[in-house]
Amino acid sequence: MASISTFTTSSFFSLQAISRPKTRKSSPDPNNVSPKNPNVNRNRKPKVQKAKFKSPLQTITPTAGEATSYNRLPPLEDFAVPSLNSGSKPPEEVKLSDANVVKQDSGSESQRFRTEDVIDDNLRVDYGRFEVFEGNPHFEEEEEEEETVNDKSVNSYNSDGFYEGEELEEFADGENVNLLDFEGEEEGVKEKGVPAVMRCFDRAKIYVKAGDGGNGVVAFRREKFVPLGGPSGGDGGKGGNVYLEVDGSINSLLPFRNRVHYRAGRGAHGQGSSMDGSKGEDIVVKVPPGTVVREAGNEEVLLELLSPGQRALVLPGGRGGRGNAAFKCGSNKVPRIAENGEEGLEMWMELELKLVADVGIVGAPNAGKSTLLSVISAAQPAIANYPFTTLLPNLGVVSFDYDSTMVVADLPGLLEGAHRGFGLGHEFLRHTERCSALVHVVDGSSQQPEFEFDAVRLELEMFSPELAEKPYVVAYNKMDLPEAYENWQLFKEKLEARGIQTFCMSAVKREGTHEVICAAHKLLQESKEANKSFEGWTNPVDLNHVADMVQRQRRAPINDFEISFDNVSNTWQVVGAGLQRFVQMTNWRYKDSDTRFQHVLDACGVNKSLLKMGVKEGDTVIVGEMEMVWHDYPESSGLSNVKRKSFDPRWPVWK
Ligand SMILES: Nc1nc2c(ncn2[C@@H]2O[C@H](COP(=O)(O)OP(=O)(O)OP(=O)(O)O)[C@@H](O)[C@H]2O)c(=O)[nH]1
Ligand SMILES: [Mg+2]
Repeated sequence: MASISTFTTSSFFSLQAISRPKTRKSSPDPNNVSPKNPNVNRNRKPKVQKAKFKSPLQTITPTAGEATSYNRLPPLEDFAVPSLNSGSKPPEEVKLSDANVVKQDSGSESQRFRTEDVIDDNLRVDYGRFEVFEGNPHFEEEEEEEETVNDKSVNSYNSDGFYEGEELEEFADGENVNLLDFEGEEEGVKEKGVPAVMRCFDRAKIYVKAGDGGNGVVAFRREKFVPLGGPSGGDGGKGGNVYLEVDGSINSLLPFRNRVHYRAGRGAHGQGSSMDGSKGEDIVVKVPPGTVVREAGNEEVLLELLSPGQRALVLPGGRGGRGNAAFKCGSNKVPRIAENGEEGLEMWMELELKLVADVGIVGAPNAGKSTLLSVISAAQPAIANYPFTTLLPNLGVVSFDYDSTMVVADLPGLLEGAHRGFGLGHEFLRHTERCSALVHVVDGSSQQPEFEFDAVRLELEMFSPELAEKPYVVAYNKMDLPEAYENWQLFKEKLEARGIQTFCMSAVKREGTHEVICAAHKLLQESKEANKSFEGWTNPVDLNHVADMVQRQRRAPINDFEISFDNVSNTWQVVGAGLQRFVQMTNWRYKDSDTRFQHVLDACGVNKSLLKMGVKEGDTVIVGEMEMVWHDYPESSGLSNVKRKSFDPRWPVWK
């Protein structure tokens, strides 16, 4: 076997990248001025975190959208009108202008959307246009635009503990709005989108990153009358955690349109005099109740956050690196070694909001769904005589005898093809998945009410068979109009022949609505009774299981690795989560780090395995992100077989 030599060709990985491989990219502009905002100097000196004196929790409270409305209880006398279902008196025709329906709230979200509708007059008259509009079907993965910063600068939080406006500057222009486009189910069917103004902000993609651990430090105690004071380098602080918390005052994912990146603070570095760094600031991302969380590109659901106050630890912060005081031992009383802090994990997450309503009102556009909601609850949804008045789901609370309530959701109208993305329905059908019962509102004055009902049923079945299995009642609406009144008997007979419970009503005159809603309430009670037996068996949900899983992966044993060989470039690749973490935490500034690294490679069996597989003098060995050269030495020489490559004066190869 031969002797050590230092490899002097260019390496694949620069050592800077090795020590912090995910540092921010520098702008191509020499002055590093942001192209979006010329006043923003991308190389500005970052602020040093003052985490020591701040609360450990950094709370983000995004401004809530107004997509849905929660309301007071309606007066009981609303239901005191004589029932249409019991009486047989033919109704008088009413003018729509006389109708006592709730006008839309001028300041509501719906109103704002309507105002924007008016700009495009065609939308109002021809809803077929929705099918023509084509959204960008491919979600453009945002390349994270990052700036070159040094280790300390990862924290960009101001003294109040809030993140400074960098992200907002980048995303406020709306170009990077991170809403997901839905996918067509069948091959060959083009994915359809709806104009951005009409989208319900019930899907978002966010980036979260736990804080990096602070670095440990090498220091020695120097004090008068204390000769040989010994090592006194403190450990780095732990990085901040990332939490998701349910906030009952938020009702949409709209806030994530303005801010996409959420980073916890990094731990402070250790200092001399055995002073450990402080912990990085945690970050709490607030989400509305009913949020489902997935890892981007993965169908598996990580979390379901349902009730206000629930908090889930998603990414734990990185461990702080140890200072040299921690390495003191009998054989080495003057250790010149300290670790880098462990990098905080990062993740792109997909958030999806599913309303938590008991009953969902579904039906074709313009059937009178919103009118029904406005009558049975104190909700004030937009109502107008054209399709797609409702662009976002509305919630209302219906009270029964002041001791039992149920939440009812009015959803945008469903068109034929909604399950493939036509119209607006597909965007919202998922909201009905959590409902226990459905109310189908059918426009009795339409030409073929039965076909209209069948078309909506078909859409539900195509979207999800489970949805179609939910119990439902049919509410035949607009009985005050003569054409609806005439068709009612026929419609009723046909549906009852199919075993479907059918009611008639005039939502605008508030007649028959009480019966409909009582029937829906009965279905809800029955479904609750049926589910009661299962509830007892469900274990309390562990909301920290994502963090536990992440920690388990991270704490993989160091001797758990795989070796592969590329015979074109004579390169051996040693891959293992434990080894990778070890390489990342090794601080190559210190000579003892090199020795320890070589020792660990020996101890965990990497060298032995390489020899067994036939490694030869001069072969390249890549461990984690570190590139080295193999040298043959006799085992008795005490010399290490692998030598690091380095061309960076800050990270010398120790001889
Ligand atoms: N005559 C009559 N008109 C009604 C009745 N119910 C609703 N309407 C009218 O039908 C039109 C549509 O009502 P909406 O409640 O907005 O219908 P929708 O199903 O919510 O419609 P989208 O939100 O567009 O899907 C409005 O002009 C209502 O005044 C009714 O019982 N009788
Ligand atoms: Mg509506």
